[in-house]
Amino acid sequence: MRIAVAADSTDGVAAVLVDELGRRGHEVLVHGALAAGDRADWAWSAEAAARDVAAGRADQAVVCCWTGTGASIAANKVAGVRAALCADAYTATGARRWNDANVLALSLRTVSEPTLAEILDAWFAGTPSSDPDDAANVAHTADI
Ligand SMILES: O=C(CO)[C@H](O)[C@H](O)COP(=O)(O)O
Repeated sequence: MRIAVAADSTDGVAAVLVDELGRRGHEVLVHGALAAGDRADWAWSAEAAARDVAAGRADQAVVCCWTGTGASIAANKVAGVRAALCADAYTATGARRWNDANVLALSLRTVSEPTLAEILDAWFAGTPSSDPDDAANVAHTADI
């Protein structure tokens, strides 16, 4: 898959995230501090990755900041994006299954390397539910 990755700093698991995605065979498009150096603004960097998904330049994105919260808020403002802030594998599985999430938001600072690997395993193993109720909920989020 082609994955857009944005981070506002190179703290924590930023470098490991990019390496891990490449190791898993994904093509990685980097934004923010991953492209421009040590620091970037979280709203702009997450927006850039989210817009890659919305425009079809990327299949999915991973957006990061220290907490993951700002990056998830920014990404979710882009039409067609469903960003999920995940701190564990269960949430990542649910985000793909029940929310058809197409952007993974992560904290650079609170997610450990082992937990990051678990989250990525769950995220990429996940597929959207075929339950019509789930599809209706997801569709409604575009109309809110
Ligand atoms: O977690 C974040 C936003 O949710 C940011 O990473 C944190 O606020 C630091 O950003 P800055 O260095 O621009 O103040």
